[in-house]
Order: sequence, then C-alpha cells, then structure tokens
Amino acid sequence: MLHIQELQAGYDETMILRKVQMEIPEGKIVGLLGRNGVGKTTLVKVIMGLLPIDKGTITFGTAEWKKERPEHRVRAGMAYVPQGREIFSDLTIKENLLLGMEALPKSKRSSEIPKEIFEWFPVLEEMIDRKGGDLSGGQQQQLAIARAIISNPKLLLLDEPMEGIQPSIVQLIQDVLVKISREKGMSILLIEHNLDAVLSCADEVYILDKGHMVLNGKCDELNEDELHRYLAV
Ligand SMILES: Nc1ncnc2c1ncn2[C@@H]1O[C@H](COP(=O)(O)OP(=O)(O)OP(=O)(O)O)[C@@H](O)[C@H]1O
Repeated sequence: MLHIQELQAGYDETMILRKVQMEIPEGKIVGLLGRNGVGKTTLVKVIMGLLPIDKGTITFGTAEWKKERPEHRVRAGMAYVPQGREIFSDLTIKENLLLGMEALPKSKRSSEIPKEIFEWFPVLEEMIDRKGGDLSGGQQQQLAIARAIISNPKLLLLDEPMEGIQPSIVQLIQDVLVKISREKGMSILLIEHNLDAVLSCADEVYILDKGHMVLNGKCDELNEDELHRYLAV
C-alpha cells in the first residue's frame, strides 16, 4: 500500500530523516516507535505532503508521490490525525463528522453519518449535538479518528492517538483499529510512545532512531530486550 525507499527529508538545512525504508502492507497495522525528537512526526508529514522530499521515493498504491498537495493525497485515500487531534472546537460532533466526508467525491457524500461510526464510537452518537470543545480528551480523540475514517481511506496515519488518554479509551481505540484494518482492509500507521499499546494491536513494528530505521519486524518475532534498548531514555 505504502512503500518508502531511501527517503531523506527535513527542515531547510537540517536533514532529519536519512535513508528511511518502510513498507505498510494493505490491511495491516504498522507501529512506528522511537524516542522524542527522532523524526516520527516529520516522517508522517512528508508522507502527507506537508513537508517536501529531499531524496528517495514514496509510493502509494501505484502512484509515486512527488509534489502532490496534501488535499490531493487525501482525495487519493490517505487520512491523517495529527498529534493534538485538531478537531473543530466550535462545531458539533455531527458537523465535525460531516466535514470528514468532504474528502469523499461529491457523488458519494451524504448528510447521514454512516451507522458503523456510531457502532465503533457509541459516545459520539450519544453526544452528537455537543460542541467538540466541550468533550473530554478521550472523546475528542474518538471524534478525530472517526472524522478521519468516515471517508473510508486506504491508509490512516495516526500520530500518538493514545497520548494522555485513559486506559479504557486506549483499549477501545485499539479494538476499533484492529476491526477497521481487518474488516475494511484499511492500512494504518500508528505512531506511539507506548510500546505495550503498539504490541497489543500492531502486526509489525518499526523503530526510528536519529532519523534512521534501526529495527523492523513482526510483533510476535521481535526481541523485547532490543526494543527496550532503542526506546530507553
Ligand atoms: N518546524 C521545524 N523546523 C525545524 N526543526 C524541526 C521542526 N519541527 C521539528 N523539528 C525538529 O525535527 C526533529 C524531529 O522532530 P519530530 O517532531 O519529527 O520528532 P518526533 O519523533 O515526532 O518527536 P516526539 O515523539 O517528541 O513527537 C527534532 O529535532 C525537532 O526539533
């Protein structure tokens, strides 16, 4: 689904990512771990087209991304939930969700929210007319993820969706991610600090360290001591 080869990117003169290789297969959850400041958010911004590629390639399906704008990538089937959620505080849950449907072609848009959204996140139906800004952090995170998946993207990019969220909601989010990857064949890139959260829902893990991918493997085949070594502060 997404194939990254020899990627180099960063900010002006500062190169952050160096020769990054990564593969996100169709219908799989891939965890991206690494200490603070190693370049995880930078990588996801390059994938979304928010930062330019300096060297290397990013291929999404059969398309090689070069200078395509983020909105083009969204229409092609990518969705991004940035760190900090960025929902619209002054809009209701319903209005936020309807905005998520703007990523769909006009012919597929509807004024009805698909029922499965409320099956996955029941609290959003209960609070449908509440403003985003009045929700708890965990409810806002559910809204941000629901808004991203409402357009049925092929690839969902999540930057630290479990950060600051209570354990019961972390569990709910993990369960929904597993369901949508299995039932819809959606590919998911999950950036996280929480190793246990990643190991309990991802199929595969990558570890980034100082801009290099230093470890990659299927969750059940990884050596936990090695994982901890790269993640220890
Ligand atoms: N706009 C920017 N301009 C210049 N440097 C930046 C910018 N944003 C981030 N950086 C630097 O790029 C490096 C990688 O940052 P990035 O946010 O990608 O790391 P991260 O792995 O996502 O960290 P965290 O886990 O803390 O979110 C850091 O050294 C950071 O200071």
